[in-house]
Amino acid sequence: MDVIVKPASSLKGQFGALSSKNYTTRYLLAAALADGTSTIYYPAHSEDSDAMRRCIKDLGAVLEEDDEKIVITGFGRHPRHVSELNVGNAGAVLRFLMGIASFLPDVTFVNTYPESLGKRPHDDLIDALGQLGVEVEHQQGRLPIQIRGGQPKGGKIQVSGSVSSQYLSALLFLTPLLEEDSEIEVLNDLKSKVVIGQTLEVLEQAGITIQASDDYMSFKVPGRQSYQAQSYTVQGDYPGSAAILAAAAVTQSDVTLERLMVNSKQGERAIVDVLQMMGVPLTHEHDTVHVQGNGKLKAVEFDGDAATDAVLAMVAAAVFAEGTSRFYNVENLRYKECDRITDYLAELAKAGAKVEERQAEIIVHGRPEGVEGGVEINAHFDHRVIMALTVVGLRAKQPLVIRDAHHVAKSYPQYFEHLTALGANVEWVK
Ligand SMILES: O=C(O)C1=C[C@@H](OP(=O)(O)O)[C@@H](O)[C@H](O)C1
Ligand SMILES: C=C(OP(=O)(O)O)C(=O)O
Repeated sequence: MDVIVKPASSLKGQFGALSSKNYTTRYLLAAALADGTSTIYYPAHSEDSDAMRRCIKDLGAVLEEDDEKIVITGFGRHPRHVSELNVGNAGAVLRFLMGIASFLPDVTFVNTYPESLGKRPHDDLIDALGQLGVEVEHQQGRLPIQIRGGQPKGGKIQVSGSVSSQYLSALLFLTPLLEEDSEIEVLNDLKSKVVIGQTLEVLEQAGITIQASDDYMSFKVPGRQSYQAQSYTVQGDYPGSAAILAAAAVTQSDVTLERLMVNSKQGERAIVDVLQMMGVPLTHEHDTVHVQGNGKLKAVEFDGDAATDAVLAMVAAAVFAEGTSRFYNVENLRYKECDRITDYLAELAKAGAKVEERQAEIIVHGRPEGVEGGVEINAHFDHRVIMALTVVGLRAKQPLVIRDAHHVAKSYPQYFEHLTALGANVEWVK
């Protein structure tokens, strides 16, 4: 399905942010790894969170869900011996479950998105699992991946963090359940470091003890621990909301988003600070962000690694800023649903934006006068490209057609509905 995004004169309205994808996938997994019955209030509903629901069910968790909550009886350290798991296009779900698959004798993660997740590398996690004696067959580090686990014992593990933090998160979920204590050392750099804070927060809530160094480069994990059954409440999602806030920033607007925790551990909460640095009139109080956009923005320089999943939305806002913006330290955007530097900038340029790429940087020469639009955008299977190009379309002179925009459902199925409720003119076409 394609979407036509027409220029918007103004956006106005108020609603609650969608529920966090990253917390939902983590709470679902922590609940599945507990022996008793956990309750998760306000879980996210999206393709990625549904992928985690589906897989933990396949692995033996029992799920009961109503409008408000999901009640999960876990399988503890004894997942059912399945032969196949399908994570859809969800990178985090795949990596976290590759860790848990260490308990299974023989399971294959299938390749259902060869053009997206099928291209993403998992070598560093495969290598770390190998150190635990887990056998992994793979296609040059990519899906399909077959894991022959058994009884990994724990011990010393080294993992590179230079491509993704998800490999480390996978080990942090797995190692507390092993027979022996583990010591995890992160090699090279650790990208998306702030996300590890979310993993540790959830593990602590689940009653797991982990000793982490201040820089998150080394961890001591006692073995033989159990996940406690708990009651969890999912907070609002900053990465998805970043696109709504960027849309409000580039238009005349009066937009209020609730459920965005002021003291959240989500790095993408930096969207609020970055828009403020760009001169966008907004307030953030009592977990509510209120934007009164006037369409005027100034350029910004920002270390994008602090807010990985909001960078594309920030870049979309910078397209209309006065001056040249620079988003640096973002190389790992190349290993996402698409290459979020080369592929994303190609689509922005098509729409009329003036952008340049470096290996680890995005440079935007702002065009406060607006961009031409009037072209077809390739979504590259990437929900965040779709959301960001929509922001650009709202201030283009001619409509943008975003092909295969249904992939927005990976994280934010109601995105276009929410924008329409704010007064945007978007139309689905087959
Ligand atoms: O752990 C997680 O839930 C995620 C970690 C980040 O990935 P990287 O660590 O690969 O940057 C983020 O981009 C992704 O959307 C979700
Ligand atoms: C990159 C993302 O997710 P994942 O890595 O889990 O596929 C994302 O949500 O932007």
